[in-house]
Amino acid sequence: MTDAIVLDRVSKAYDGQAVLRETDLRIAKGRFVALVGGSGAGKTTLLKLINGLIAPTSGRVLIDGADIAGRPGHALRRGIGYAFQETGLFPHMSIAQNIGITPTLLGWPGEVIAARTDELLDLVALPRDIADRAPAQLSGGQRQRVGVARALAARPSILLMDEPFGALDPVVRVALADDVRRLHEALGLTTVMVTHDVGEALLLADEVVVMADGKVLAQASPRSLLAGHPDPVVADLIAAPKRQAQRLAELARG
Ligand SMILES: Nc1ncnc2c1ncn2[C@@H]1O[C@H](COP(=O)(O)OP(=O)(O)OP(=O)(O)O)[C@@H](O)[C@H]1O
Repeated sequence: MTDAIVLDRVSKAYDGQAVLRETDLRIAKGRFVALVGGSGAGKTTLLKLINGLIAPTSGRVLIDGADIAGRPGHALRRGIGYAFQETGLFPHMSIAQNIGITPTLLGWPGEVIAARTDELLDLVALPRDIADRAPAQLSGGQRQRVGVARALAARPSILLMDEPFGALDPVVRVALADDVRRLHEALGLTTVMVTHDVGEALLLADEVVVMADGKVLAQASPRSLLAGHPDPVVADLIAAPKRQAQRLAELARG
């Protein structure tokens, strides 16, 4: 089967400064992939290369087997939803307008957009009556749900999420993470999620991609990463949540 996303020796430099170095990555259709790594590792850059917001300095990005170079950005992004860090909701637009922004740009009729907005609010477990509110009138967790609804509005097959649960309290965070995983299954998505929380990545994803200094150091299942990894940076990253899980298990046993 064709991979949903392929990076073929992709490099990216800003002003001659390398941010991604000859990166290879393959993500199979239907996978839920978590992307982890320290600050500045190149995670957000990698997401933006996948949906064509930025172009590689060298190398190729393939979506469903086709090189995206030269493809119009808006056509590409129709099939790739993107939920931003800090949600990126427009503060002066209502929740409904925020969710309907891509369908509006695509020229969908008003009544179709309204029906889709209701459907999306149901999907992300938000009450329909918040549609007329402004983003500032919602809680942080609700705003993140709106960000996910907006990313899914035009029925993409790929969902990219950049720290979608950042700055949320742990209870809200776990509930939202579970809902996103459920949506991933129900909609048959290929999902790539950037997170700083390695424990969350291990619990949620089918595969974890570990990045450092513009390189992919590891791409493996949570189980195999927990069993150990030869790269010391990867092993260190996994060690902390693993130790915490062991302590919690000991505590629970009493
Ligand atoms: N538009 C830009 N111009 C110049 N440098 C940039 C630009 N965007 C990103 N960078 C640099 O590229 C490097 C990687 O940034 P990127 O945002 O991809 O990292 P990240 O892994 O997502 O980090 P974080 O976890 O802090 O969000 C950083 O050193 C950053 O300063």
